[in-house]
Amino acid sequence: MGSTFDPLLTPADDSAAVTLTQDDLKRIAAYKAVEYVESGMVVGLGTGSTAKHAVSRISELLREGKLRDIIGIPTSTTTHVQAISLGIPLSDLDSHPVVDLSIDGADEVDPALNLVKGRGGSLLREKMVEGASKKFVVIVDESKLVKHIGGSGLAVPVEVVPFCCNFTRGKLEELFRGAGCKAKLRVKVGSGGGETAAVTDNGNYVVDLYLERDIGDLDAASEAILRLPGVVEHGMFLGMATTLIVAGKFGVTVKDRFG
Ligand SMILES: O=C[C@H](O)[C@H](O)[C@H](O)COP(=O)(O)O
Repeated sequence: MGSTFDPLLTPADDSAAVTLTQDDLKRIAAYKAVEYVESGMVVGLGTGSTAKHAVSRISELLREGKLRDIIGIPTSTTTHVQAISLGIPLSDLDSHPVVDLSIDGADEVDPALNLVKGRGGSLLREKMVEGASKKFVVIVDESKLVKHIGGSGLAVPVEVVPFCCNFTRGKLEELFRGAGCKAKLRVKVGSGGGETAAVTDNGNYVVDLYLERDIGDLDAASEAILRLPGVVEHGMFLGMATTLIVAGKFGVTVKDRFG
């Protein structure tokens, strides 16, 4: 693991170094990740407040002529809209089934580079695009590092079909009863204050698993979730990340899974 601050990536005013915001850290990690992008690559474009900095940076380098012939594969409609507005040429997995490199944020990262993703509801498309990638660079600020999955008090999201979603929610809660699981259907609050189920880009719902204790064997947990009829995908990204870039108050750390 190396740890450095790149002066090009930090705010112009040096005195601001001690007052970096969380968004500054996200941007620093994202810019570092874009250094891995080369002209001619098919690039998976992640979703969220960290990944959006990477998308902006790629468009900046394209405009400046420092990158050429990039094809972006967006992982959500939000990222699709951002990339289109910035003029990044886009395609999809049907036309480009092999992605050279994907860059995306995460909600949690454990020491083995296993991730939780999907707090923004984009887990399914992200898993498809990042699973098709030769390299998957994860970018986070240091607040995302956890000792074990579920360890930050945030949920592990599961995308489910709307049909009898409460039945599926109950089955998921039962599955992890030993870990003190509470499974909740994700809702959004409308302008009038009423709650409706949050709908993903794929027309599905999300059940969030709040865990009191470690769920143990992650591969076994993954298989058990995916065996439940009604489940589409879950937000544990196990063994997928090839590189982790963490920006913190004391610098940028790069960790390669195989390095
Ligand atoms: O569904 C959302 C995605 O998995 C995001 O990549 C993840 O939630 C991290 O988002 P952020 O960078 O905004 O914390």
